[in-house]
Amino acid sequence: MEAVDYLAEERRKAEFDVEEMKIVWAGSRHAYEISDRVSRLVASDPVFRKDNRTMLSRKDLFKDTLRKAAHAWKRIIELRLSEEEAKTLRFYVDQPAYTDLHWGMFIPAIKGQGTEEQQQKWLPMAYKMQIIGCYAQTELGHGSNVQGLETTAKFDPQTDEFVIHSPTLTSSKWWPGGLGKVSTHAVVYARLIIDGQDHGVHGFIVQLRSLDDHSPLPGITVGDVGMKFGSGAYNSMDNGVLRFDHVRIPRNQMLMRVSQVTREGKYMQSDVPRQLVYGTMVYVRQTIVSDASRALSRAVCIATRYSAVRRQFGSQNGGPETQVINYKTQQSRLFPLLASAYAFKFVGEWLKWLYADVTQRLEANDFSTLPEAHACTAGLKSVTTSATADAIEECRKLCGGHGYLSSSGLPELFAVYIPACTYEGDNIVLLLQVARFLMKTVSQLGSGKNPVGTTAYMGRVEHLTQCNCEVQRAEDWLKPSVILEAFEARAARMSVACAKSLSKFSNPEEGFAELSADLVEAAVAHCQLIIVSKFIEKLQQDIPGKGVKRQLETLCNIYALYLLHKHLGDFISTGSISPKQGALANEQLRLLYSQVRPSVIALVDAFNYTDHYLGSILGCYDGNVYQKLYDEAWKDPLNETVVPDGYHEYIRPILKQHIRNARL
Ligand SMILES: CCCCCCCCCCCCCCCCC/C=C/C(=O)SCCNC(=O)CCNC(=O)[C@H](O)C(C)(C)COP(=O)(O)OP(=O)(O)OC[C@H]1O[C@@H](n2cnc3c(N)ncnc32)[C@H](O)[C@@H]1OP(=O)(O)O
Ligand SMILES: Cc1cc2nc3c(=O)[nH]c(=O)nc-3n(C[C@H](O)[C@H](O)[C@H](O)COP(=O)(O)OP(=O)(O)OC[C@H]3O[C@@H](n4cnc5c(N)ncnc54)[C@H](O)[C@@H]3O)c2cc1C
Repeated sequence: MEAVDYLAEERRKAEFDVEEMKIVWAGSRHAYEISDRVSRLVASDPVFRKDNRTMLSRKDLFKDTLRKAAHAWKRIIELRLSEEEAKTLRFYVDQPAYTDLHWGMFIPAIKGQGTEEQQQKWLPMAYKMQIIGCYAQTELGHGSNVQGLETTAKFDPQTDEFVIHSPTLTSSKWWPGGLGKVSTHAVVYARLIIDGQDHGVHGFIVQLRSLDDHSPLPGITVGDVGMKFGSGAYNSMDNGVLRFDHVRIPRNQMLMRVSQVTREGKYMQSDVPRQLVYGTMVYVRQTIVSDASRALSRAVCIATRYSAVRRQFGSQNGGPETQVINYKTQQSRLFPLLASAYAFKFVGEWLKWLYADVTQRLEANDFSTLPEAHACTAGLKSVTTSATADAIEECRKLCGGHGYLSSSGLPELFAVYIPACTYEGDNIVLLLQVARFLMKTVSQLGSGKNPVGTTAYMGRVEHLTQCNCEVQRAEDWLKPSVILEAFEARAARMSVACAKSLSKFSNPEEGFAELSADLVEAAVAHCQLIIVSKFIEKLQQDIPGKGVKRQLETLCNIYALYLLHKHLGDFISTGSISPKQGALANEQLRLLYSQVRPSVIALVDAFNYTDHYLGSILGCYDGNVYQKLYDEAWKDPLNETVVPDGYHEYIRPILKQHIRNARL
């Protein structure tokens, strides 16, 4: 059999309706149709070509990005694309650009923190891209600690203006995407100072560059922070540095939904909580969870297809060797990642719902669910991005030597993805926020205030800290109620143990710092419980299509039992399960790998990714890996000449010297 036939053969083995699974993956038939149409549109447009991206110099890459962003905008207008279609187009163009920050942070910041009047003034210009904005919060000296930002905004009552200033080197804005070379405006986070009194960090709309010739306005020093990790990758983005030298802006450019400064210089706070100043980050963290499932599914699609094509060892009587996907070690590394991609997809959908719900409530001045929305977005952003970054690297290793080639698509995917563990909040810092939320929840148990939402299980803490797992045989681990209880018991016991340890400290903040490593683990356990429970909830829905629900049940079980196996120490040390039950879970996991094996190629086909989007020879749909790798090698600039440039200067003299020495 030729390499090109391997995947066709695999596709014949699928035990479910792939077309129906594509709809489940996309979220709805409508979303599927948009995704399918827009992905083809992008793939067939030569401007969106990206196969040469890692070879471009920084300047050429940046210009290519500007060209793509301008072309994308032109197509959005020409084709009158809806917001959903435009976002899908951005996703398939697959090149980070200043537009991400304009649409993804600048506009949401004005929508979330601006008054009606401010929104009416700024949003129409921003929607038409007559101005381009970024989100300038982080500074050279402070990122995680937002309250530690140093940029100042002093109110000048004489002129009714704020004076924006960078008082120190460390107060230079540093990192904002789109700032370096493109943005005309920014939402700048600065300390509000009125009459010498510091009112903390607030957002201000500041114009940075002239709308006529793009030069920086007086008092503004702005540029790019320089090359980042990897070739291609996030270097398409102009992450910037910015300093202010007493730049004046009108008073009405402070975002005033949360608090206001009057003409007389009086500081006033609305009823809305001050944490709404952080609202844009909550919004973006939510989108990052869905992005994790995209990046992960892309890496998994590449590694799965290649693992079915690649053969090593095991030839019998001159027959074909074994497909590496049939090695149990390959399966135990790869199939949990496939299951995780589906798990992150569904928890991302749920988080989108949660975010829409909290937004609606906020509009009606109901702030009750904000702490949970913050904890869920922070925690799930952290857990899904960390897992995805690790998984992309694992997929590279699953592809052996060829995974290290740029043409596998995996090195660039890794390089572009890993900052997600840092931006929008360092993952550990965010897990500590979840831990604070959990400790607060535990401390309120018994006060008559029942925990709700994702912490509702804490309401059964007495049962969960005492219950015994009922598993006696491996197949008992297939019961959703058994899985859920084990995850709830682990999470509840870890949180309660932390709370008990914390209570021994006279100074709670000192205790929190001392126990922070344990607290992070408790937060991870809580977030993993959310992901598992949302997968189980998804399966309670009516899911049409032959065999579709069954495959998803298998994936859900794989995801849960893989986590259980990986964190066996937590489950056993908390007494949530016994060592014997842990061994039975592993036995069941092995059976599940065999069960899903015939369908794995179809399960990655269900992502419906074009070869253009995958950007990987190893992951191409037809599986013609070897011919394509061979052809691609010859396209490398090094192969433009047979004898390399530099031969006469640097190789020949060494060879000659060798010959001379040999003669001596
Ligand atoms: C061509 C067309 C294209 C069209 C389409 C294009 C679409 C594109 C979409 C793309 C999407 C975007 C791409 C994303 C690219 C990424 C770019 C990256 C951007 C950034 O990184 S921006 C900077 C992010 N920075 C951070 O995340 C900083 C992290 N730090 C913090 O968040 C906080 O400082 C903190 C939470 C760690 C601590 O804050 P603080 O000290 O003030 O808080 P306390 O610990 O004291 O807590 C006080 C109470 O406040 C609560 N809290 C904290 N944060 C929040 C929050 N966000 N919401 C609600 N509540 C919050 C705490 O829980 C405390 O509560 P308590 O009850 O008092 O305990
Ligand atoms: C590619 C990229 C794009 C970005 N885009 C933007 C943007 O558009 N706009 C913007 O404003 N910012 C942006 N940022 C900045 C980003 O949000 C910050 O880098 C991020 O929030 C982390 O903050 P930091 O760099 O200060 O890390 P630090 O907080 O300095 O982290 C360093 C280490 O200290 C640890 N640490 C810090 N605090 C604690 C603590 N309390 N307890 C325990 N450990 C701790 C962290 O876990 C980490 O290991 C971007 C960053 C990157 C990499």
